[in-house]
Amino acid sequence: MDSIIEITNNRDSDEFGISIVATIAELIPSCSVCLFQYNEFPFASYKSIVTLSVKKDDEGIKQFQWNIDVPQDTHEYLDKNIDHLLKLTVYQSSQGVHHVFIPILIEGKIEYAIDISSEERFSNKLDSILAITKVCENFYAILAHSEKDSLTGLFNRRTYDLKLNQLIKKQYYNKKYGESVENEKREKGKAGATWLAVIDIDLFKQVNDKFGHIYGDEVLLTLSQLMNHSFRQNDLLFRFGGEEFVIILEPISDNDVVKLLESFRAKVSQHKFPMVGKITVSIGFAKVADSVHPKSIFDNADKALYYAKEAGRNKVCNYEQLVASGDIFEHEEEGDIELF
Ligand SMILES: Nc1nc2c(ncn2[C@@H]2O[C@H](COP(=O)(O)OP(=O)(O)OP(=O)(O)O)[C@@H](O)[C@H]2O)c(=O)[nH]1
Repeated sequence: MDSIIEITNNRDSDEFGISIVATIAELIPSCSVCLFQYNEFPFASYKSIVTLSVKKDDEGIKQFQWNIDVPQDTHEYLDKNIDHLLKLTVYQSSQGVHHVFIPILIEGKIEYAIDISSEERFSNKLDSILAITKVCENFYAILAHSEKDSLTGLFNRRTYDLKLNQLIKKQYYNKKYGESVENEKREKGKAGATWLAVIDIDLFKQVNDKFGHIYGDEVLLTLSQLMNHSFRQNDLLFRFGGEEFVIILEPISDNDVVKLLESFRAKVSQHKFPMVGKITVSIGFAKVADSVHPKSIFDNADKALYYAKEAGRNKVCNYEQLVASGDIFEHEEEGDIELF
C-alpha cells in the first residue's frame, strides 16, 4: 500500500516510471526490470526508459543497480515479436532465463511495456505484479492527459517548464559532481550542445481566415506528425501554444543542428497539407547552457525566431550566431541565476 501511495505521488511520467520499476524489483529476490516506451514512428520500436537490476550480496542484502543495459535476451525477444506483443506474455529465453512481458495500454493503444527477468521462477508474484501494472496503466493515462496537448499529442506548455528544468538540473549536477556528461556522451558517441528551437507557422492567420479553423487544426496536427518523423526519439517535442512549437534537441554539434533544422524547414515547405496546400515555418534556436536562466533560453530562441520572421520567414536562425555577427543584441540576464 505504501508503495502505491508513493508511486502515485509522482506528477511526472519519468519519476513515475522509476517508482514503478523500483516497486516491482522489491517483489522479486533477484531480477532485472526494464521499462520501455513504445514508438510507432518512424517504425515500431521499444525505447528503454528505466532499467534496474537487483541481486543479493553474500550477506543476503539486496543490491540495486540502476541504468543497466537491457538484457540481450530481452532485446532479442522484443525485436522478434514486435508486432505481437499486445498482451501479457510469460516466456523463457534460450539461456533459460524466466521473463514476463507486460504491455501498458492507454486508451487501447500500447504506450509502455515492462519486461521482468530472473534466473528463478517468479510466477507466484504475477498477481502482485499485475496489480501494480494496472495502477501504472491508470496513472499513466491520467499523466498523459495532464502532460500532453490534446490536439497534437505533443508535450504541452506546462510540461515544458518541468522538462527543461530537469534537463538543466541534470547538466548542472553532471558538471559539478564528476560523472562527466562528456564521458557519457563520448560513450554514446554523442557530442555537442543541447539546443532549444522555437518553430512558428508563417502567416497562419491567413490559413484560418481562408480555410477555417478545422483546416487550421489539421495543419497543426500534420505539422506535429512531421516533427515526430523528423526528430530523434530522445528529442522533446512540445506544442507551446497556438501555432508555436518548441523542441529540446539532445546533444548535437553546431553543424548538425543547423542541418537538422534546415532539413525540417525544407520538408515542411515541400509538404502538401490537405486542402491548404503549402505552408512554411520559421525557426529560431539557441543553446541550452546551465549558465543561462531557463526563461532566457526560450527568449533567446524566440529573438532568433523574430529575426527569421523579419528577414522574410521560411528561415532558420541561430541566436548565438546573430549575436556574434552583431545582428541582434545579447539578452540581459535578470539578476542571479537561482535554479534549484
Ligand atoms: N486553427 C487554429 N488556429 C489557432 C490556434 N491557436 C492559435 N491559432 C491562430 O493562429 C494565428 C496566429 O496568427 P498571428 O500570431 O497573427 O501570426 P501569423 O499569421 O502566423 O503570422 P506570422 O507569425 O507573423 O508569420 C491566429 O489567427 C490564431 O487564431 C489553434 O489551436 N487552432
